[in-house]
Amino acid sequence: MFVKICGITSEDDALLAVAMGADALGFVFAPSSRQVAAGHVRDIVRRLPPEILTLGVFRDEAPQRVVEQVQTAGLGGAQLHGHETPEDARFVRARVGFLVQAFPAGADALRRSDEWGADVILIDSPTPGSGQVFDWSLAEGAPSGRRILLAGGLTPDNVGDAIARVRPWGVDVSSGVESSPGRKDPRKVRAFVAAAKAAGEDLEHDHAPTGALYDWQEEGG
Ligand SMILES: O=C(O)c1ccccc1N[C@@H]1O[C@H](COP(=O)(O)O)[C@@H](O)[C@H]1O
Repeated sequence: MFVKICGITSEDDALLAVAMGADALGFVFAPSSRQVAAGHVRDIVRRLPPEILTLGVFRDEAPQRVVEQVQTAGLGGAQLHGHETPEDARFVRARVGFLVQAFPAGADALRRSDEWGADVILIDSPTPGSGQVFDWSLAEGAPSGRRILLAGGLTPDNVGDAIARVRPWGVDVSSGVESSPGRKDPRKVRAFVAAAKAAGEDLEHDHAPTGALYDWQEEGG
């Protein structure tokens, strides 16, 4: 189970999340209480192991500006979290090398998400970064055979149920592992990563493969 910890604002929190087993870190460039500047992110990213995927999170930003910010910060890719068109997404993907495209759960566009050409499809609540949980049955609209990242109000207490229900490729969290906006709580980060990884192992031992995770694995992902 791939685990992304989002809304990182400090080197301490970045290193903490990595030490706890996170696979990816997100840095929010969109207006937010967690917003960070490219220069600050660059200083953090330099200290991280190269295998950690680092993503800049944007919302309705001009595609060329997304590319500039990702490159300035030395990030591994972009996460687009607004109303980007497939053309915007493909422009960014071609220039930054890795793209996560977010869709609100239940949105019609989710069924057409292949058009955005993203490496990973993120399913989130309609208000990103709010800690709001959505009805997980709405995630069923996602295309099969794709890497699905699930977000939206996940916490150490509910991430296991969410994984069992949605069967995603990975999970993404911000609010649910914070002590205050923009500050991570070490105990929550540890508990979240452990619960997500344990639930992922349970999925692997489950002999009734039906979800997107299994579709992707069967295709050799
Ligand atoms: O975290 C933010 O402030 C944010 C702002 C704008 C776009 C996306 C943002 N975060 C993304 O929201 C989800 C998780 O939210 P939460 O766990 O419910 O707080 C995740 O995809 C973040 O990358």
